[in-house]
Amino acid sequence: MGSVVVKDLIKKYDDVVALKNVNLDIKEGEFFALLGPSGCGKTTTMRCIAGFEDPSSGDIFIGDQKVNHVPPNKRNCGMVFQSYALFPHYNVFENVAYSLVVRELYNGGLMTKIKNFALLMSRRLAKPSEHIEKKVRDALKYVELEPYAERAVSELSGGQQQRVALARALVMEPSVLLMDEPLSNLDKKLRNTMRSTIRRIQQDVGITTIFVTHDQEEAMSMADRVAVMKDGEVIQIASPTELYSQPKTSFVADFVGSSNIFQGNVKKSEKTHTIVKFGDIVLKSNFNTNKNDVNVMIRPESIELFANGASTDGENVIEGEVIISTYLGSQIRYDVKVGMYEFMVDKTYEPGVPVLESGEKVKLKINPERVLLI
Ligand SMILES: Nc1ncnc2c1ncn2[C@@H]1O[C@H](COP(=O)(O)OP(=O)(O)OP(=O)(O)O)[C@@H](O)[C@H]1O
Repeated sequence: MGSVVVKDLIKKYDDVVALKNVNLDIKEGEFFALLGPSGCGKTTTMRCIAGFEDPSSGDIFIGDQKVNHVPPNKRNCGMVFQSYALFPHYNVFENVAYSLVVRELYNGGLMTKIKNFALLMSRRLAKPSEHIEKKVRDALKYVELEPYAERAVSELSGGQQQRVALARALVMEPSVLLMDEPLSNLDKKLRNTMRSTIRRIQQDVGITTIFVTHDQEEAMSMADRVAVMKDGEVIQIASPTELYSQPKTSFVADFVGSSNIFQGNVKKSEKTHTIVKFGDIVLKSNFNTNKNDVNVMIRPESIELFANGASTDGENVIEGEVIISTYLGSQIRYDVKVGMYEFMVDKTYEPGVPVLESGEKVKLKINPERVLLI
């Protein structure tokens, strides 16, 4: 059983409260991301689950077992770190086989002969049992490194080294895989490839995976569910789509994708809609609220943009002026000034359609469905 439950977890380091009251309920087979800015407590949460840190209070369950007092090597967690932590003097096969050989020696009662450990290890690694040989070859096949089995790890690229680290964790058949910023040492292109590799392997193996990252794109593209953390607390747990479309706080809205967020006042509140005002701008939202002061959130791609002169009917049409346009490949980001406010607006780039220039007058139209109140 590979479910993980974290209950009322508090972790203090003297005066520093790293985790205030973290609760997680991670299902078996789920790919779960811990996302948040530097220092929010992601690694501490992970280290408590792995058993490298003792909680100040609270409980941790892996499967049905409460593991608070279970040592790390008995928790059946595989770990992959940002630094690959491979053995430089062993080749790819030997790195992946290492822990299996240690376990075999330990179970055979041979680990007591510590004096001969290095010799024993190198012999067993050079001529592993059939059972270990098969497991390692299978793990290398998973990460598509079978042809590299005999290669020195120093002769591998960063992405390949990270795949060795992944194979080394998987070969032990852990019930939970813990990954702490595993892709942050890789360049952007390789990171994207590795994201799909990890996701594919995770789905094939069906292993419960907890993935720590500060990169929202990474979390959103890989995880089934994401916990957004801030200052030692979990702010929201949701699927990537829910997190994006229904952020609970402006922190989440801002951290997960870009958003226009304005402090507004509620002018009228009905069951079906709300009228909000900020500065001279009045907008209709199809959400209701019982508050007087709200944060009005609108995603840049939810705003339609029309050149001045275009006829635009309907609700929520406001006039502004382009401050700057930025070409982003498939999209153009327009910063548009409306009174004292600036709106970010994303428009799909269409070849042949001229990009609007700074100073051009435009109209913005915002569907009330897309005006969130948080
Ligand atoms: N051993 C320690 N002693 C004292 N404070 C610590 C220790 N480990 C972590 N902290 C503090 O706990 C808080 C959470 O740290 P943690 O490493 O979990 O954050 P993080 O979200 O993983 O950050 P990053 O993305 O930078 O790795 C931080 O304020 C950090 O300074």
